[in-house]
Amino acid sequence: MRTALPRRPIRKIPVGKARPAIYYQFDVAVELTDGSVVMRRSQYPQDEIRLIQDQRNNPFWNPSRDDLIDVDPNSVGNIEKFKQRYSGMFGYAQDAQESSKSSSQGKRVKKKTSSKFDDVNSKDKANVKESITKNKGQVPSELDDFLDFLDETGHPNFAKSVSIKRMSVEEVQKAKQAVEFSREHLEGILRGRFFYSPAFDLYGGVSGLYDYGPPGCAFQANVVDVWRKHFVLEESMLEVDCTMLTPYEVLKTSGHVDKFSDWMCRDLKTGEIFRADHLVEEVLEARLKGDKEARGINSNESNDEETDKKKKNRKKKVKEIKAVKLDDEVVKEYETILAKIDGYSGAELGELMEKHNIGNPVTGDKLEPPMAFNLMFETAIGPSGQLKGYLRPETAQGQFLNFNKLLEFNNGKTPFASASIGKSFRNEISPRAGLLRVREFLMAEIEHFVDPLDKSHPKFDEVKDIKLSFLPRSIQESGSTEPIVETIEKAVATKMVDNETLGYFIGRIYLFLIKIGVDPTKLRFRQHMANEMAHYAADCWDAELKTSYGWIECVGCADRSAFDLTVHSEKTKEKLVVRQKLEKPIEVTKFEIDLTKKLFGPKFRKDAPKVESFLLNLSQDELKVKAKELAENGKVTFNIQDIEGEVELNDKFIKIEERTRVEHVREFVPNVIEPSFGIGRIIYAVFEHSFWRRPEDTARGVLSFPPLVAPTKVLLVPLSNNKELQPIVKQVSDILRKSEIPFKVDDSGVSIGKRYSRNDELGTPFGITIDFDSIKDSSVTLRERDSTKQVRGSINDIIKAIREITYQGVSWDEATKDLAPFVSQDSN
Ligand SMILES: Nc1ncnc2c1ncn2[C@@H]1O[C@H](COP(=O)(O)OP(=O)(O)OP(=O)(O)O)[C@@H](O)[C@H]1O
Repeated sequence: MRTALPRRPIRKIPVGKARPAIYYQFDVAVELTDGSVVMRRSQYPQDEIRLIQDQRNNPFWNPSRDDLIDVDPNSVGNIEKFKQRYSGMFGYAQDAQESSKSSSQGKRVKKKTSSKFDDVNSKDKANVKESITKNKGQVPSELDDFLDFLDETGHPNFAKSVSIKRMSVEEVQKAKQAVEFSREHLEGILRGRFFYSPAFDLYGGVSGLYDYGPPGCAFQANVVDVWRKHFVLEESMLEVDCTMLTPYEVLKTSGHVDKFSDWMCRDLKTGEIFRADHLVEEVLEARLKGDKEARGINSNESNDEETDKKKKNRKKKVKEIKAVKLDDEVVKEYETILAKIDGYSGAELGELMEKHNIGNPVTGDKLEPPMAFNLMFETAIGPSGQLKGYLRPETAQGQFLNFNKLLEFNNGKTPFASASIGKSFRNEISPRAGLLRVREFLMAEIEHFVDPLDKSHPKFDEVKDIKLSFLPRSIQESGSTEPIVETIEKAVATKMVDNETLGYFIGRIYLFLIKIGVDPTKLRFRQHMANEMAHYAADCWDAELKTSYGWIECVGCADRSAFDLTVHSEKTKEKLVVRQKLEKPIEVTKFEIDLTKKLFGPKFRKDAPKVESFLLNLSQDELKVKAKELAENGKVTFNIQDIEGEVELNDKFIKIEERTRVEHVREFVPNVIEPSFGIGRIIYAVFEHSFWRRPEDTARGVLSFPPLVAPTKVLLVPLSNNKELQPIVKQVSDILRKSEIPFKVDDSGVSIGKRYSRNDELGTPFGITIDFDSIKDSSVTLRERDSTKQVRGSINDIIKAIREITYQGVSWDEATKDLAPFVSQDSN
């Protein structure tokens, strides 16, 4: 049998000289063919070896046993498995055929296996890997599979065992930056490990719809849990869960039926549809990139994007980047347009397309001018089909409609906030960029109801010193995207951010995002441009996260003023107001209108309620004008929607007077500050911000999720399948279960290193290794994912450390300071 130990060069020991000392360094668990495990000490850096032949099944060791005579060295199938997988590598095909022939005949394979395989096996695999990396830029996946194969079959995997070293916090930070980010690699892991996958893919899939698998679900549940604690519990918010099916009337009133649209343009020849702002953005970006190429400037694109061009082009509308130099003024103009791209109306986008000759990027044909496409999914509620409805595009409306009940629940006091977590639906024109623009997504929204005359926040001091990157409207309007770094206190004091409550929520959003793993250097707050913001909004800031797709809005934080409550109140004739008892009664002078209602019925018949409602909702300014008109002419006229012709009323029908009254109660429609979170977008950004590859093993990825949100917190790995270890596995599992720490046992039998690296890709922050010493003294080893540091301690101490780090935010160093560093085994 071949052993996998590296051959040491043969050295002649001069006569009379002592043999060199042998330094045993490693404890090795050697699993024999009958499943028993013996511990050996070795110079070889591998913590376990699985033998496929030993004295138990090898005729050379047992010449008297007839039954072993015909033992095939391939008896456990590994050589065959190897040949099937790697027959093309290292010119191995011929041997593979021969071996499969002979093994199928049940004969011992006498022929030595391929010499090329031997060559590789006898070299240090790390060198092989390194030289391939150097020469080709990337480790071919077969080689990596090959190394894994050696690992699986008990052969030492040099590359991993030799080169992965334990790191300090600083070294981890450095290592995370060392290898270029690869979106393709990350997305391969996310789909391969079933974080998420396109929905209905058996039927070819539907773009913009995704299913989350087990780790994705657990991650999302953890993010939502943190969100609830960070916002709902911290601020005593009132959570509601409202229905997703929404009647037409509600969304007509809120403005969504008329205005919730994006601009699309159609190519009449090919039938293709483009989202106008995305098209302008892509075309101008491509032209700027082409300009940089023509000027010989590195376009600052990641290598990954360069190498991934083919794949990217498939998604992008602009298939080809032409190296064409642009005039300097044109470059400036394009940059200004891009900085303002979110603020253009449909007509303006149409003008830009005309002016800059932007058409179908493939054919060059002109497109139809942009037209509004409503993003809501329409449906009919009930069998008659007469009650038109929509799937809600946001959760906010349900919260507004329950305002009176929530206010009562809060004993009539403001400020207070409601919150809601649930699915929203938008029929996006061009869903793209994975989870970033989808058609069904989880939203978490807060509606904070505040007095319009007092938008201070009692907890503002808690966030005022946080420094953030702000990209205010003025900077964008000047065509720049360079943010300013400022404390929240200063941003509010200078009125860059409209008020304290808005500033407070911006700070809380920041703290939440950092807590769940967003990289603070890839986070900025961008203010909406004037025409990007709804007409009623006082101010609006988006938390944008930088991803390989660019800066993406992940949280919107808007001051929606009193708009929503006002329009729903007007429509339903139900007051949605706060009544505040005044400490001192005040005198209020205002115009009041009196209607002689009994005259309205006979005169206006079915239109009478419409006229009455119109008159009762006149503003103070309108009443002032009409009071004057009535006093001068003895009559007034109005134009009322849906009523033909002018409505004329004399002073028998209507009285308008300015009166002064003493009021004991102040009545006001509260303003609303609304932080609105797209959970899927945030999750995807955290995936990107957490992903890195170890410099010594770039074929595998690590997802460095904060333990708090990691899908599974602990991987439990018994050193081998030996039965003696099972009771300890059960004991540790029971304690973890009782402590409500999500864990997974991996007793799959592959090497510990492989089990750990599989779980690095799932973002599992801790590993507990159970070995033969655990049987003796109930101690186990704890491994930290990023640094691969290990400590040893009693089961209870180790679990206590895990609990403290995961749920109480204690650092690794602090939580493990009383545990013994563990150095004698390699975790890989
Ligand atoms: N199609 C979508 N897919 C995933 N998340 C979305 C989508 N649309 C909106 N969101 C999320 O919901 C949050 C609040 O929605 P909002 O209406 O403010 O977005 P929006 O301004 O329409 O977004 P965009 O301009 O990117 O379409 C966004 O910050 C984002 O995180």
